[in-house]
Amino acid sequence: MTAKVTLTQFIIEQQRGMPGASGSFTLLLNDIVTACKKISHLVNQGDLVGVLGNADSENVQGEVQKKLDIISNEIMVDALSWNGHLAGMASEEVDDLIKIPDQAPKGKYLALFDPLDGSSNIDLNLTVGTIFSILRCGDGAEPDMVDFLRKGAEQVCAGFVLYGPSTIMVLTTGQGVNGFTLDQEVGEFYLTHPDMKIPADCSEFAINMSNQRFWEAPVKRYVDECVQGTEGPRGKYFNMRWIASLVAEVYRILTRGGIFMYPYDSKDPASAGRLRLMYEANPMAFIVEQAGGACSTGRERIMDIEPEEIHQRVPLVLGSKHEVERIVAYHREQQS
Ligand SMILES: O=P(O)(O)OC[C@H]1O[C@](O)(COP(=O)(O)O)[C@@H](O)[C@@H]1O
Ligand SMILES: [Mg+2]
Ligand SMILES: [Mg+2]
Repeated sequence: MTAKVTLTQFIIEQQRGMPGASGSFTLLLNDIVTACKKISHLVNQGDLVGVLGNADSENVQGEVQKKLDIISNEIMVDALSWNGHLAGMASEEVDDLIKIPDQAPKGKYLALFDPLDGSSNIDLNLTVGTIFSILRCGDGAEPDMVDFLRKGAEQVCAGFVLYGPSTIMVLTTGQGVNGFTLDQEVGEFYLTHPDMKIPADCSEFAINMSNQRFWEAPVKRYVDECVQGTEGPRGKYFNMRWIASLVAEVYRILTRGGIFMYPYDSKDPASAGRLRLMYEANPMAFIVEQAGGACSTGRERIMDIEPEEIHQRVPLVLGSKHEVERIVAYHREQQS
């Protein structure tokens, strides 16, 4: 029987020998873990503590906020503001950059997060999650927007926590992807999914089919071919899934492969897509690529995008490498 490895032990081991490692990153991650344990408990308590349902407010994305969108955001901000590891934060639920209180010590990292992902599922008792991305920032200086608007390739860490039947954290610091399950009894995350890998090929796609009439031709072609199955040009059966929680879709793909698409569609021509580059696409791209998968807009690698706005949206195609490459090829063919 091998000893169970805790998340903290795992990170300390990974950081050992890292040049310039001061322990600040490990402690920052610990603060994120503490916040997610609190959110996990509240999600689990649900109606018992009155946290379900809509809040009567809208976020900068123009979406009606759920009570738990706001509460999760407050828990993250509170857990990350005082311990001196951050220089600043940005959240999907907050219009402007979030400053570290003047009286709090400042650190050398920036945290960007989607405090509650899959919000439309929260009242349905379906899996939701928290997504986070960590960037490095000059020591102690008050960061401004340019410090946050950095390519996904500059992330030093990305992760998400699933609040489902189990609470699971999936994490990368650029040395592969590992999954940890929360033992609710002792309140500790243990390594349960070491070195997660996405198979290059798959036969399962995920897309919101109700948007089909608004899709561009390359996406229509790809999905049509999957749906035609063994009778079509792909010559094999494809299954379909749509959970409406990005965290759950990515976890499924990390577990058994697959392709997830929230492509550009003309439903709202002014919007480049549904999902947010800084809080959703970039952290998921880092994780998926570290697990051997690929992540694109259909035309461009997500992690190469130069961000222009902190809340910008992008088309998102991620998962099994060969399927993402096929969709990118269909977009290229359409342009030629
Ligand atoms: O409502 P749709 O079109 O099915 O979209 C579902 C997508 O929207 C999201 O819920 C957006 O995230 P938020 O819940 O954080 O706003 C994703 O998790 C999910 O993939
Ligand atoms: Mg989200
Ligand atoms: Mg959200």
